[in-house]
Amino acid sequence: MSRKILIVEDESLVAYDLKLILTRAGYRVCGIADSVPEALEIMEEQKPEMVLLDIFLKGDLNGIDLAAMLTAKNIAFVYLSANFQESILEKAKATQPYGFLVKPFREKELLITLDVAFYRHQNSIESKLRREQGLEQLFKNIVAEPINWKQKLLKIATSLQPYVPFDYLTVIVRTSAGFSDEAISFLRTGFDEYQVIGINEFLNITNISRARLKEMQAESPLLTKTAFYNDGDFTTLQSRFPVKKLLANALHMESFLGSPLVNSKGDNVCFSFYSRKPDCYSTDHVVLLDRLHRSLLTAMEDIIPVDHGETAPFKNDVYAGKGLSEQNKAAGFRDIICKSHQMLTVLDHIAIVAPLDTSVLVLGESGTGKERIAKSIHYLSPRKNKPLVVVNCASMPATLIESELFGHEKGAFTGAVEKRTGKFELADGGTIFLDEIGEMPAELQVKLLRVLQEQEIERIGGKGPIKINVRIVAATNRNLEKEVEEGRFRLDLYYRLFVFPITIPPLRERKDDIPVLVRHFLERYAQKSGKNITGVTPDVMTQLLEYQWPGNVRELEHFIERSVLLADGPMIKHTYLPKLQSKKESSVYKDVATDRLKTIDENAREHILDVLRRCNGKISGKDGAASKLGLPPSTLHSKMQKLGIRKWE
Ligand SMILES: Nc1ncnc2c1ncn2[C@@H]1O[C@H](COP(=O)(O)OP(=O)(O)OP(=O)(O)O)[C@@H](O)[C@H]1O
Repeated sequence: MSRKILIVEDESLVAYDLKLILTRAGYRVCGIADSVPEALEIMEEQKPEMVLLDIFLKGDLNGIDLAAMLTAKNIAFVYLSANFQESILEKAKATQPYGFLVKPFREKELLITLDVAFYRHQNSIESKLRREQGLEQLFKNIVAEPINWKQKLLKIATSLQPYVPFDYLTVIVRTSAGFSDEAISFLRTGFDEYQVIGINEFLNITNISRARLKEMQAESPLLTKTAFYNDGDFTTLQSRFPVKKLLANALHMESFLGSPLVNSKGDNVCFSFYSRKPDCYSTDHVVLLDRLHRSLLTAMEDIIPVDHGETAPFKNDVYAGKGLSEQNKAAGFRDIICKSHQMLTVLDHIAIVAPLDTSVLVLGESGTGKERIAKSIHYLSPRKNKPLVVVNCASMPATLIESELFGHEKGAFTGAVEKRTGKFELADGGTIFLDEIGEMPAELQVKLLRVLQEQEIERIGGKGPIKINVRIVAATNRNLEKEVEEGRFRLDLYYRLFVFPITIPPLRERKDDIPVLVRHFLERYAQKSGKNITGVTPDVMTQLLEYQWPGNVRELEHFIERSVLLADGPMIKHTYLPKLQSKKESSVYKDVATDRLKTIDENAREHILDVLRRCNGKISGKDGAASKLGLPPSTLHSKMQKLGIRKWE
C-alpha cells in the first residue's frame, strides 16, 4: 500500500507541484493544509505517516508549533522552507525533524529526503519500542528483586537515566494526609554512582529547618501532568514552587521535568528530574514517560512501602562505590576516563546504542577521544567477539581507498598482482570504524551509501556483489552540515549516517574531567618511567583548569607525559604550556557547562567525595581520608555532615 503524506504549505502553487511529484513517485497525498488548525483536522481524519511541513503558514501558529504536536503523535515530518535564518533553523532543529528541504529543490532531492526520512523514522520507532519494552521488563525484574524499597527505587531511577537524563531526581509521595517523609532523592556523582539524599541531607544542603520545608511544600501546587521547563521557563516556574527554587539554587539545576503518577488510592507519586544543562528536556521525554506511566505506576505501587515503618537502612550512601575508571570499566567502557556530566551523557548514549545494529556517527574536535568511543561501542555490542576494523579515510590516497575498503581481484588494474580482501570483508560480522569520514572522496561516498542500504560490497574487478554484515561507526572532526551545504558531502549519506550522532564536547567545555584525566595519565606515565610521582601542585592544577586545550585530551596526555619526564620530585610543580593560549579567568573551579563559578561548598563536597573514594571510604588512620586532607577525623565527620555526605560504606 502506498504511503500517506500530508502537505502543510501556504503557497498553493508549491503545494500542487509537490502533490504532482509525490503522486508520480507512488505516494498518496492525503491532504493539503495551509494552516495548523486545518492540518490538525486532516491529521485526525487521515492519519498520515509523514508530513511535509512549511515553516511559515497562515494564522498565528507556524510549522514549528505543529512539529511539537507531530512528535507527540509520533508522526515523522520534513521541513521545507525558502530560507532558514539562523534563529529559525535553531528552533526548527530542536524539534528533531527527519529532514530539511530548502526551496527551490529538485524532484530527486525531495524523493531522496523522503526516502531517508521514512527509513530514519522506522528505525526510531523500532528502537523506541524496544526501549519501552526493555524498560517495562526491567521494572518488573527490579520489583521482584530481594532488596529493600529504596534500593529498588534507585534501580528504577538508574534504569531511566539513559532515556530521561538527570543530575538529581526526587521521588516524592503526597497522600491525602499530606507529604510523606519518605521523599527520596538521588544525586548523580559518576556514571553509575549516585548519592542518596534523604530528608536530613536535603535539609543540610538547603540549610532550612524541617518545619520550614513542610510549610514550603504545603505552598507548592500539585503537578497534574508530565511537563518540562527548560532554562527561563524553569526560573519562572520556581516562583510558584519554593522547594524547587531552593534546590535549584543549592545544586545549580537549570532545567526540570516533572512526572506525576496517581495510584489507585489517590496518592500522588511524583518523579522530579533536574538537570544542570539549561535545555535538557524535550517532548520526547514527556512522550516516553507518558507511555511508561502504567508500568511505572504498577512498579511504584509495589515499591513504595505501605507501612512506612520499614526501617532497614539504605546500605550505601553512594551506589557503586568504585573508583572512577574502575567504575567505567565495570560498565564496559574501555578506558574512558571522565567525570563531567557532559561525558556521562555521552556514556549514557553509548550504552543505549551499543547493543543495536544502528550506524553511529561520532562528532568532535581532534583529540577528544572519538576513537575510544567507537571502540567502546564495538566492545559493548553483541559483535564484540568479531573483528573491529579501523580505517582512517584521511591517511589513504584517494586512488587506493576503494581497493582498501572493498578489495580487488588479481589483475583488476595495473599493479593488482594479487587478490586483496577489503576492510569491509575483513570486518564481516563485526564493526568497521571509518575515521575522518568527512575526507572520503565523493565517488566513494556513493559506494558507501550502497553498503549501508544493501549491506553488500563489490570488489574492484569482481564478478558481482558480495553480501556482508558489518556495523558502521564513523567519525569526523569536520562540520558535516557545512560539508553538505558546500557540496562536498552527500546529503543522502549524511542522513544515513546521522541516525545516531554522538557529539563529544571539547575538553575546555568539560573541565570537570581534567583532574581525573590528570590523575589517570600521571599514574600511567609515572609507572612507565619508573618514577614515584604522586600529583600536581594546586597551582599547576589551577593552570591546567584555565588552559583552553586546543588539542583536547591528546594534548593533555602529551603534557603529562612530558611533565613526568621533566619532574625532579614527587610533585609536578611547573607547567610548560604555551603562554599565549592560557586564559586567565579565575582560580576557582568552574562548572563549564553553565560557565558558573562553583561555590566553596560545592568544591569542598566534590573534593571530600573524591578523597573518600580514593581511600575506599576509610576516614581515620594513616591512609584514611582525614589524614590525606590534613584534618582531625572528627572535623572531617562534621564537615561531611554539613555537606550532606553520609559515611562511605
Ligand atoms: N576520556 C578519555 N580517557 C582516557 N584517555 C582519553 C580519553 N579521551 C581521549 N583519550 C586519549 O587521547 C588521545 C586521543 O584520543 P582519540 O585518538 O580517541 O581522539 P580522536 O578524537 O579520535 O582524535 P582524532 O580526531 O585526531 O583522530 C588518545 O591517546 C587517548 O588515549
